[in-house]
Amino acid sequence: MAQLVASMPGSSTGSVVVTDHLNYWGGGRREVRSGDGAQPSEPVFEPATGRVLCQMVPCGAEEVDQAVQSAHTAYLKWSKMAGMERSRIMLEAARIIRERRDNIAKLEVINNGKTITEAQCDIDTAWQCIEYYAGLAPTLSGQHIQLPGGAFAYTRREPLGVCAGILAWNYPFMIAAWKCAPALACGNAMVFKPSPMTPVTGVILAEIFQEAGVPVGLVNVVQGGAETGSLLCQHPNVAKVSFTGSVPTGKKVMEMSAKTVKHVTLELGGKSPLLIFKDCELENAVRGALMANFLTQGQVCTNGTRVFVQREIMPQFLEEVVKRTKAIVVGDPLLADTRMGGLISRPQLDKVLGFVEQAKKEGARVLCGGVPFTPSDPKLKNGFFMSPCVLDNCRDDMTCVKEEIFGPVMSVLPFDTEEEVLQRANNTTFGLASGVFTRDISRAHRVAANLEAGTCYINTYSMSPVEVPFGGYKMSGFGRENGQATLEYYSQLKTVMVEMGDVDSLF
Ligand SMILES: NC(=O)c1ccc[n+]([C@@H]2O[C@H](COP(=O)([O-])OP(=O)(O)OC[C@H]3O[C@@H](n4cnc5c(N)ncnc54)[C@H](O)[C@@H]3O)[C@@H](O)[C@H]2O)c1
Ligand SMILES: C[N+](C)(C)CCCC=O
Repeated sequence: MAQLVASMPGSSTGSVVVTDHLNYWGGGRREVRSGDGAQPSEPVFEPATGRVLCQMVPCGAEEVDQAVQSAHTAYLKWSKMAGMERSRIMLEAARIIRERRDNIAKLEVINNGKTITEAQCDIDTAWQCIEYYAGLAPTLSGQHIQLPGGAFAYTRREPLGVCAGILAWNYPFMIAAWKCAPALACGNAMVFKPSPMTPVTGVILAEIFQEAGVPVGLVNVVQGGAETGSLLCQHPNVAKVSFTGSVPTGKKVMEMSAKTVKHVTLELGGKSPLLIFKDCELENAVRGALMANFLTQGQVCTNGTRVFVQREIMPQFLEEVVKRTKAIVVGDPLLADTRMGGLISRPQLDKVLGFVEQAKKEGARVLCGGVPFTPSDPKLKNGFFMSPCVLDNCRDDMTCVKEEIFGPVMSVLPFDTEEEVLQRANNTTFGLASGVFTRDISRAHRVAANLEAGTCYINTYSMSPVEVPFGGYKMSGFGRENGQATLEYYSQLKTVMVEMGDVDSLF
């Protein structure tokens, strides 16, 4: 894989084949046994061309166990190191990622379908996250509590042990870094499982940590789908599962993890509201709405796909948003000018197009897009492309407004008053993100306080700096990624009680 990353510069869409093993534990890539009783390998597609990029070979119980054992052995060394020592190694990992950023980004594009511009931002976010937690590693500390008679107690912030990460396919490298960085900073080891659709770049992260100097086997990658994920959730030596994915799978992860009382973080789906008031700066609101809907082909958990627009400005808003949506360049994601690549898979594309059809049946009007798109370049003719879609005439009870579509489909809804729109915006079981555009500073903060979501964007949308906690309310999950808050989710407090005098015994 290191060789593949090094040989990336000249590669173009349709030209890369990945033949390296993608499972990784004990400090090296591993060949997974196939045949009797083993799960079959699965083809992995390049979304821009629809061709097979590689085979994903899933891990079974034996391999998951080896990865967990490897992580545990390394954990015994890593957890004893001083925060400063861990920090130094993590900073080196961040440096290596920065150095190889463009080639890792290219591989991400080829496997995921997002544009190179976005993938480069993702890889930057990954090294920034590792750098940020490297900075926090030496700051982990406890408390000293004075007690009567000279007795005292102190607390130690200790790691959990082996943590498992189960990942979605929309930000493969970045989300792996979001889980590894705080876990490692706190002294834990990691075994993570990428999505079976995006197995390619996660292993590079594990290799880089190894190269940077972590104890052999500290970061491990097991490939696979539901079965491999279940094995991680049920493994007795896994202390925590950090899961990113859909609500239904998140519930299963929580249930399985409960059997051995594991710590759980759930980063789940959303159907986030974006509230655009008539006193907004319209140009920025339109930009915000586009950012809230069309990054990564609309396959973003935080997307503000319910766009509530105050009735008085609806005509101007729609005119501008449709004009700009039509201008989005869909095509070869490795080209710098492309702004939208292919969706992750043919079934995902069909599902998203199905949502558009359903919306039409329920009375929505398609203002633009919502149909399969074939770029002029012949090598892209089998890619999973569609034109970005804006739906008007939407009502709160429509499927497109209630369900997470996870594709480039914006539903626009009119509203009249602040009170009304807040009630409608909160009328969902999700609570991942939200946004408000207004020039009224009091309204902005009042609305932010009243929206039931883990994040509220004021006069912006979509960015997620690593210093800032990220996570959901309601059925969008619990626990946090990024920010100082996440240290709490990858560590536990030990209380040490010290008596300086005689033991006061009742017996
Ligand atoms: N909140 C966030 O940070 C965030 C980020 C990205 C994506 N998401 C959400 O993820 C979803 C899209 O991703 P997806 O399609 O990969 O989700 P998914 O739930 O289908 O799969 C997520 C991961 O879980 C694994 N998995 C599936 N069944 C499992 C089981 N029974 N036990 C253990 N693991 C299992 C999958 O192999 C994959 O690695 C969307 O709902 C999106 O909103 C959330
Ligand atoms: C960086 N974003 C755009 C907030 C995406 C976070 C990961 C969710 O899918």
